[in-house]
Amino acid sequence: MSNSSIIYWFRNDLRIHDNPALKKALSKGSPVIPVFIADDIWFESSHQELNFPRTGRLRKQFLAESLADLKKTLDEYGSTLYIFKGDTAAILRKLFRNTGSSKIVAQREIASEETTIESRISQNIPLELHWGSMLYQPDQVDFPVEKSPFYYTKFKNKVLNQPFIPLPHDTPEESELRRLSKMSLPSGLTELDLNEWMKPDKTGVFKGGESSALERMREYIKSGGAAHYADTRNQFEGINFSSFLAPWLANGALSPRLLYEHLHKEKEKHPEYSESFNTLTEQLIWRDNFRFLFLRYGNKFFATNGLRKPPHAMYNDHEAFEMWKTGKTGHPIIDALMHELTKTGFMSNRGRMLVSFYLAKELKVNWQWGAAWFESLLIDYDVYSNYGNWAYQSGRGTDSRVNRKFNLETQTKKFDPHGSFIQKWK
Ligand SMILES: Cc1cc2nc3c(=O)[nH]c(=O)nc-3n(C[C@H](O)[C@H](O)[C@H](O)COP(=O)(O)OP(=O)(O)OC[C@H]3O[C@@H](n4cnc5c(N)ncnc54)[C@H](O)[C@@H]3O)c2cc1C
Repeated sequence: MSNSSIIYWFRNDLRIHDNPALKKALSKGSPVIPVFIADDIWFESSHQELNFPRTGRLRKQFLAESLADLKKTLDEYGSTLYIFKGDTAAILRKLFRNTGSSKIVAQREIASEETTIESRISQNIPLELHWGSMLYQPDQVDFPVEKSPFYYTKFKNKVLNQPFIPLPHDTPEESELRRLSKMSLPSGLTELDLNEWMKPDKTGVFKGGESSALERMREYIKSGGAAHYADTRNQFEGINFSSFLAPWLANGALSPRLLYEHLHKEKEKHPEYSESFNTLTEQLIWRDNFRFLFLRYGNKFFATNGLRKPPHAMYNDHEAFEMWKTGKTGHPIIDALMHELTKTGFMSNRGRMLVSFYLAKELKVNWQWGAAWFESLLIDYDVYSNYGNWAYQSGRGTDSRVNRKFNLETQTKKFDPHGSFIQKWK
């Protein structure tokens, strides 16, 4: 046991429950100082040619709520959450020196921006990283990442055949949480005031934070929503047609393994609804699938051609992009969906499939611009799921039918038969 402290760097793991990296940090017997840093790059302009920020207002607010909730929990344990904005590596270096800490511990990430920051830190500071955002972690499965299947169905079959069930087992004990501690702020560093990001005129429907995540998960299962998921998941409207848990899963306020455990238990109680519980679990496997694909293909997900030879050319057509972005295409369903996104920071999965298909395959506009707009607005923005799905829908990812198309009229009749969704968001 050492007396020097450890810095715990919260990233997309804004929770206490089932948090493998936090559990490891706390198990070492040292005082642990919890820190979060909103990196400057998150607030840059999205793309050289696009004039909107990478992190839009609703995303900022959801993040602020998530951090406020975590801070409240940590305060209850006699500690707090130190929240900064700036250059992550530089801030962590300064904190490390000032606190005389022995190491920094954090959750491992995969995309290049995140791993570049990790490399900068680890150049001169011991940085210990642990997997924590997936159901099936790369160090647990019995196949190497480079052999991870390209197509989803093969990946799903492979992970479902693993000789373990991905249950949560990394929640820190009460006594361990008492090791969370405080520090005196070094000069030259200013904490971020979360109130700056909290807007009273919020139109988004979700509140960030672990407490709301757990509440929503229990409520969704209790109300029978999860039991009927297979029948309702393609709808556009309502509060229980899908779980709406993505925003909390994305910033780690909810562990996918905890959700899995709850669904698993419910399935044992109600085997008659197995299809729904299995289908919902499979969505979490999609989520893992994109993370494994990022491990295998890395920056190809950010390249113009994505992972494969593209089915057709695309254009940097500002006018068409603006029409799509602002919901002025003249297609009622596309326009309604885009208005919903701007107002709430959320859109159903079916909706996302339609608008991404329309931008990339009908308007033939640069799919990366669409992904950038989603990045700015979606409160559940997750680099792996966003770029993975955009590549898929634009025929540049892992869809086996790269020329797949949707008929917007048929889709509207099927999923908005009474036109109520279009009416609501027109
Ligand atoms: C173009 C496009 C962009 C997308 N961008 C994102 C994104 O940035 N962040 C994000 O979390 N999801 C993204 N998705 C996936 C999906 O649309 C959302 O996860 C889902 O709509 C969120 O609603 P829910 O929580 O009710 O999902 P549910 O249907 O209840 O599913 C449960 C969970 O499974 C995961 N999931 C579901 N579908 C997918 C999928 N296709 N890919 C990966 N994970 C999935 C999510 O974590 C979700 O919360 C995108 C889909 C498309 C087509």
